[in-house]
Amino acid sequence: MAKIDLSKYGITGTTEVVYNPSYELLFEEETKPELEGFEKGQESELGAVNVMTGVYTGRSPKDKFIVMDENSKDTVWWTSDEYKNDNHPATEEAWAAVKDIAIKELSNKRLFVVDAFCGANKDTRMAIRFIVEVAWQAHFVTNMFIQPTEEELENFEPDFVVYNASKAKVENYKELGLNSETAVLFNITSKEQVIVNTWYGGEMKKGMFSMMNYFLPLKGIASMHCSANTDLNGENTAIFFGLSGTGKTTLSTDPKRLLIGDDEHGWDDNGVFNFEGGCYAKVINLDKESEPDIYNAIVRDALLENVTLDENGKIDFNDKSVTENTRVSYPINHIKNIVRPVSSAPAAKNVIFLSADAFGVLPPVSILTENQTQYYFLSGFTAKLAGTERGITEPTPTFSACFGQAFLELHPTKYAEELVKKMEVSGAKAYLVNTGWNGTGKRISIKDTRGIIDAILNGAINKAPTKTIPYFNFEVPTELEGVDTGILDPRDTYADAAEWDVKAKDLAQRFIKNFAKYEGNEAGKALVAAGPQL
Ligand SMILES: Nc1ncnc2c1ncn2[C@@H]1O[C@H](COP(=O)(O)OP(=O)(O)O)[C@@H](O)[C@H]1O
Ligand SMILES: C=C(OP(=O)(O)O)C(=O)O
Ligand SMILES: [Mn+2]
Repeated sequence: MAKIDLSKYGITGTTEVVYNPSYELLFEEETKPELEGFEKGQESELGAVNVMTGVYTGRSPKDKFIVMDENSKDTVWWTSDEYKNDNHPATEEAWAAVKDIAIKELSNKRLFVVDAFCGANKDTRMAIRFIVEVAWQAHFVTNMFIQPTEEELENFEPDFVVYNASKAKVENYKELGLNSETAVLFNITSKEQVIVNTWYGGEMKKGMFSMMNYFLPLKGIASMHCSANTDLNGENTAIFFGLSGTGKTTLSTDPKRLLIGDDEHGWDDNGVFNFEGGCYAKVINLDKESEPDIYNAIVRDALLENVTLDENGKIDFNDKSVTENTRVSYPINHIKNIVRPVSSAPAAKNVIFLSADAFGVLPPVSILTENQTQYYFLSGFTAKLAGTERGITEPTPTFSACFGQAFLELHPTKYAEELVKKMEVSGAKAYLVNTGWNGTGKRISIKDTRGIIDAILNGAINKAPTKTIPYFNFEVPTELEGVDTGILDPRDTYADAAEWDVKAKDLAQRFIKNFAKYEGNEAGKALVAAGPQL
């Protein structure tokens, strides 16, 4: 096992480095009786340990900063008044100060160091070193990232280092130009991330996704906030884009197909590949009958977050008292049907945009033209669901470019360009699937959505009779096997179709207004006709 010298990172006085701990050791460490507060894990009836992540139970995009320096200033897609996003610039002074806080926090301690990969493709993966002081944080990254073999560990040279100082605070954040005592800070030049004052594991997971989103498109590889699966022969690949809570994890976990990954993928000339080694599923209201594969993945080595357990470890998945964003992370091999040994498959034939429409306007499925594909990808309309981001407590309509704006480090059109290039080569078709609400006031059922996905993947949708939905000019099927015919035209789900009309016009207007930011060039202007028309 490699000997880890942390003094080169400025971390001194380390009493012990627990290096790439085994699952047995992680279990022992995170359930030690002397642990207190949010460090303490509790074994649940299903064998998985549950932890509480403290004040932060979701990501904190307002605290995300990137160091603006010579190297990053002209490449990163910075937030601006014209187009606000989550790439807030930090000075090199702020970086030095926050890194110093992290280094002090991590010095003179017994630490966990986890070396792992992000990216299943050996040519483009990032070797990442996570330095943490909390055992379950080491467990989280062990679950979520790709675990190196013994041999790979021998010669492991990190490309990127993550310092997690969740117990520290940035007291002088105002003078450093930061947002709060919490900081999630990236330095693209030195290839480091520092996390201060949030315990939420998603910052490490989505943090490294953001970095892949920076480096890969610059190499001509599509980098995508999507889940992916393929058929049992590993041939008919599908990708499912969607913002948090729209169904990427739920719908890609399909017993009839092989899972590639549930959240972050690249698409290069060889096909689609996972960035991660595990899945991070929402478990609020998790039901064994409707989502058996996710339920069955919750065994020893899986890690539950913010779930309510009684003193005997009995789980109440319906309890939202801590957060709606209750989660479980598990290594991908907890799902039976996965692509092995490497999470990759040939180029996608079907591209599905998942949008959870809280207005009840979008049809449950629309067949998109090529220009509609680009228009709706850049628009990224959906609702943010409660819990994944701080401050979001109810479904909130949003336009999140490329269905993952919070993680884009380059301009959205770069991701659209790379996706379109790959889709053209493979002849892929795109569909917009509403996993949100309709005129009944209820969310479209998982059963109906699964029926729709089946019809897309087996090609039945292309043989179905269709009609066109006004304002949006969406082509929608009028009947599909396994799907309630009464929901396919959203107007039929309203007691009075005129109600849909009012809402549809309002939503169309929002699309038009949002898209104005892309109309500064010819390519953007050319897409306007593919968007809603009033
Ligand atoms: N029609 C539907 N399609 C997909 N998910 C649905 C649907 N209706 C309700 N849900 C719920 O929405 C949530 C989707 O979450 P998840 O699959 O984890 O999304 P993501 O991976 O995109 O963040 C799950 O809790 C699921 O049970
Ligand atoms: C973990 C997250 O993503 P998702 O809900 O897409 O799995 C997140 O956004 O913090
Ligand atoms: Mn997910």
